[in-house]
Amino acid sequence: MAANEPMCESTTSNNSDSDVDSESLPSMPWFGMDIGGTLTKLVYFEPMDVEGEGNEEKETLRIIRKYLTGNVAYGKTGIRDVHLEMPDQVIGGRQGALHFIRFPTHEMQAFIDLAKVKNFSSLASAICATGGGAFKFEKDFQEQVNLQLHKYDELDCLIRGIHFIDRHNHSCECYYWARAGTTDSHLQNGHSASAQPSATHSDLNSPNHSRAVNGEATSQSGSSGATSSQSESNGPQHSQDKNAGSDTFGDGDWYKVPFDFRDPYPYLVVNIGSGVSILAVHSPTNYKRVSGTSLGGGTFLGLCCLLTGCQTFEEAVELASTGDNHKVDRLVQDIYGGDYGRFNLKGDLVASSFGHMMSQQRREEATREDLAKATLVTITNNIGSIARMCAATEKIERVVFVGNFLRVNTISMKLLAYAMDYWSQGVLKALFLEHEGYFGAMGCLIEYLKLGHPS
Ligand SMILES: Nc1ncnc2c1ncn2[C@@H]1O[C@H](COP(=O)(O)OP(=O)(O)OP(=O)(O)O)[C@@H](O)[C@H]1O
Ligand SMILES: CC(C)(CO)[C@@H](O)C(=O)NCCC(=O)O
Repeated sequence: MAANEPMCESTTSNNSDSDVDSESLPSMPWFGMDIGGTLTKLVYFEPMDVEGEGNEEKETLRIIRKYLTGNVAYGKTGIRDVHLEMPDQVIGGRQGALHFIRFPTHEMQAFIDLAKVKNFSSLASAICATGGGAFKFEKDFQEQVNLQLHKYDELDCLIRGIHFIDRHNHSCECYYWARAGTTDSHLQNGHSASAQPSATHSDLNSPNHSRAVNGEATSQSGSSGATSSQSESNGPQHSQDKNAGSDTFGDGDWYKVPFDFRDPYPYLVVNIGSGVSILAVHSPTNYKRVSGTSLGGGTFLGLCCLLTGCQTFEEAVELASTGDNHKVDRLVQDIYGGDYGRFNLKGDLVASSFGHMMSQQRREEATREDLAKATLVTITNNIGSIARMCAATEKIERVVFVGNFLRVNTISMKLLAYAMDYWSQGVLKALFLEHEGYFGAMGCLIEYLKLGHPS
């Protein structure tokens, strides 16, 4: 780490959470559950201070603990993201570790069956949940396992979870992507101007006109800019190794730089799940949902499955990592024969996403990889474009991208980083968080503990 880069320290002394009253805690087990449109996320607090209690730990509790922490996979589709585990936490005076688990929401019936088998309702009469599924599945939990769902708002939970995890993560939670050879790598908190991306880059669209964050410029019609590279090697091979220092994207090595998120306000959160919600956050308790789009992670996966026959998100990203979207998208130069000089639209800007696909010959030539890449670039750039407009409207410079769409998806992160920086002339800063899709579940757990004895 360079000398001028920040050390990220957890800011809560002893890593305890002051919001949680240790006098009135609900009984274990402590879960936070975010039942999203595509994925259900579970955060589980494993108590590490039960040794002293010896046999007092209930048998059922022990079984649940052993099952969750002794496995990394559950059934066919449940996964514990071991690389995200947060050890050595103190919450409400209890010492333990936070575990992060996910499974597809369409497997909810299997989860309910498991809760039945593990005799969950003998421990608690309620569990807390957020996300749309907290409402959708409420009756199923009640009727089938006699468990009441305590429901919390997904966006309240998201914000609370972001701040909790950022404060409690011993390593740095927040980071941005920088490219070698730019002055960008030393930026902190987005207050200084950053490097201009190369205007001659052949793979990343980089027209010279700008859309400054606090003042619209130009007649540009809304593209986010980057078209992405054919030569990047930033595919899903980093699934468990998101800290892998540098990989190539276009003409430079990109690497992750820690960002001090202790005083982030105001900032924008772009939560890319099945759909996308965009929030402007002014303080831990003052935020509003400023926009959203239905063209999100679910759209990428759905379209990719349709176009390539792939079966999973991982496969879709893998395909995209070796594809070339220029075989699918129509560029300005395909229409103008070069730049559209009057408005400074460079020739290698995407003029029309999927525009080549009206030609039968082009359709026959496009590979599954090209189609996956074009789908990823289309969805990512559209989200980037909407995020920039929101940032301009809200006069906000820091844009934090979260949600599981970014899982094992460094292509999109770098596209967003590039587009935010370039199109705002270095004013906007794209930030990312290690726990990507788990903030809602984390916030839900904290809300639950704050309530004391809810059941
Ligand atoms: N293993 C996976 N299976 C399915 N989708 C995945 C997977 N990993 C990443 N994704 C991506 O993450 C998206 C879901 O993200 P996330 O879990 O944040 O949202 P969600 O809570 O399910 O959706 P919403 O908030 O809109 O209800 C998917 O649409 C897909 O693009
Ligand atoms: C419906 C939610 C909030 C569920 O998380 C999310 O998928 C979303 O924000 N979708 C986009 C809806 C829209 O603003 O068009």
